[in-house]
Amino acid sequence: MKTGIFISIEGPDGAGKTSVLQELLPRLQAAAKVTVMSTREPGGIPISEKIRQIILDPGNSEMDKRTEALLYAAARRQHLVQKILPALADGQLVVCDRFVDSSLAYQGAGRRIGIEAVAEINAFAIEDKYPDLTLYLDVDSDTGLERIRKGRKSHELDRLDVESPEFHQRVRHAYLQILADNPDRIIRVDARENIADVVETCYSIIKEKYPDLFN
Ligand SMILES: Nc1ncnc2c1ncn2[C@@H]1O[C@H](COP(=O)(O)OP(=O)(O)OP(=O)(O)O)[C@@H](O)[C@H]1O
Ligand SMILES: Cc1cn([C@H]2C[C@H](O)[C@@H](COP(=O)(O)O)O2)c(=O)[nH]c1=O
Repeated sequence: MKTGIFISIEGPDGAGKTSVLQELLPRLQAAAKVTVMSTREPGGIPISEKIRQIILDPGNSEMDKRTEALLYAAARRQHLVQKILPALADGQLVVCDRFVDSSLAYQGAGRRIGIEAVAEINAFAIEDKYPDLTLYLDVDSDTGLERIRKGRKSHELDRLDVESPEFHQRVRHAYLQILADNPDRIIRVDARENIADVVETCYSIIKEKYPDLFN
């Protein structure tokens, strides 16, 4: 059976994950010998996109934090079995905007459920299918939130964007802890650089780690 490569892109809100992926994807598609596809969490497939709408709706202010954690894990489970695993079985390179580390950082630390407890419910969802490589776009939460506020109109802010600065600081610190705990899987990229440089760095890391993928 073919085995593809699974890469996740992580980081606090406003780190630039979506912008970077938009430029990185065509470069990877042009240079790689295999099919390259991108997807995102929460979402990526219709069922999980519906769950995304429920989670991020600013009107759902009464949502319990454990309900939130379970909904992210449920969306992830369906996305994994319906889209990511079949693509990997087909030998593709899958690049995912956020995956399980987001739950560890946001629900584990941001919501203060605890990283271990959130890892446990996600173990049920992902059955140990961690990414092969995670690019962690690191930016301090003030810079990230400032970018979000400049780039989006207030009615476009979701339920997580409008959390307190302290919530976003806990998220960033948790990411740094997860990075320190997983040095073989996660690589830090300085996301304060301009977008073109961040894209270049991400591209070089992937090329260096998987030279056989490229022509
Ligand atoms: N390196 C950068 N320098 C300056 N501005 C940036 C950079 N990267 C992204 N931006 C801007 O910051 C805003 C948020 O970017 P983007 O949506 O890509 O971040 P994100 O990490 O995907 O955020 P979120 O997780 O909240 O969706 C956009 O307006 C984008 O143009
Ligand atoms: C996967 C995942 C995401 N989140 C948060 C992080 C963001 O604030 C939103 C997703 O929006 P984006 O535009 O795709 O960045 O959801 C989370 O809290 N837990 C998760 O597992």
